[in-house]
Amino acid sequence: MGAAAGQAPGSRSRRRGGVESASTRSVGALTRCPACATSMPAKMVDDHLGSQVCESQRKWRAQQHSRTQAAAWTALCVDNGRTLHLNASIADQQDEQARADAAARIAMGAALGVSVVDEFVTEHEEATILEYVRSSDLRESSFNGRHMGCKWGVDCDLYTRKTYEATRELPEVLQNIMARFKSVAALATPARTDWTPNEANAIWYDARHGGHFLGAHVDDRFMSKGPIVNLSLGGDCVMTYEREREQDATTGRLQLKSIPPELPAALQTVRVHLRRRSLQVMDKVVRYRFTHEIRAEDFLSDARCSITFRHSPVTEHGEMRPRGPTLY
Ligand SMILES: O=C(O)CCC(=O)C(=O)O
Ligand SMILES: [Fe+2]
Repeated sequence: MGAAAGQAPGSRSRRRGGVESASTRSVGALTRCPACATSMPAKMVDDHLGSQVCESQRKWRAQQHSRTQAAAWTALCVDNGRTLHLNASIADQQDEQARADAAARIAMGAALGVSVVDEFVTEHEEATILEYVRSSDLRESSFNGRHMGCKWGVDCDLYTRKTYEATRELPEVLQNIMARFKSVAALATPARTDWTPNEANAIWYDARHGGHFLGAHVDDRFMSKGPIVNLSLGGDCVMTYEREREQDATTGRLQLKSIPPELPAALQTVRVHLRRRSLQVMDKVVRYRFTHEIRAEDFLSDARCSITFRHSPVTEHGEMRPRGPTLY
């Protein structure tokens, strides 16, 4: 017979008619296994740790946790769990319920790898960077959409798959901002200690009159390591993430790329409001399983400028970065 609903496999009820049995009372102090959290007499823990029972209990609890989390996060989405809107900052919310909702969205964003820090730069810094970009050699670009652009730092050649030392150093005005990145929680995790941005590109969108936009794309998974960081200046917009599809190895059918089990399985679209002066970190699931784009109708002002920071290790002599998708 299987375990009762909500009861871990292999666990037996220790209660008979609501009264603790004599055998339970005599086994000594109970403790929780540090690996699987099952309650047991302290003297049994050493034998139990690492056993198959411990392993299956741990898996079972992780599965239960993922299911509960996915259900809670599905409730935050619209369109039957397919679309998530991320834009709420906790401080803006009027009541307790709205604050709890905003906190849950931020937690879901973090699990997806999206986090946004509003007012990351001051109005004065925004004006200084905009002035610097305006006076730089902005050129028309049709790479990933239609807009104007320029770049600094190491030189990634996406065609030869090589990254060369910088010929045009990152300007001081951007280095001052980069010095503050370690204050951002998503960039200060142990997994990110070796993330050191050495490349930045500016994109200038003349959205209303120039018909500019950012086409759906994924930043190269081999040329740049770890997160992609975007600073928004001069105007607000909404960025759209769309889950990528891949061919199933056996059926040949196109299916949604896998995402961790605690995220809603149906999730396809994530829309993120990027306010001017905010800093967005794009990492983990959205970085490797979703494309990102800014549709022409999603610019909320005439113009917007973004600065995107990446860490792109310089390739050794003769080395080439591979092409194609990779796992994270
Ligand atoms: O404009 C933005 O915020 C994003 C730019 C971007 O995705 C890129 O440069 O790869
Ligand atoms: Fe990008």
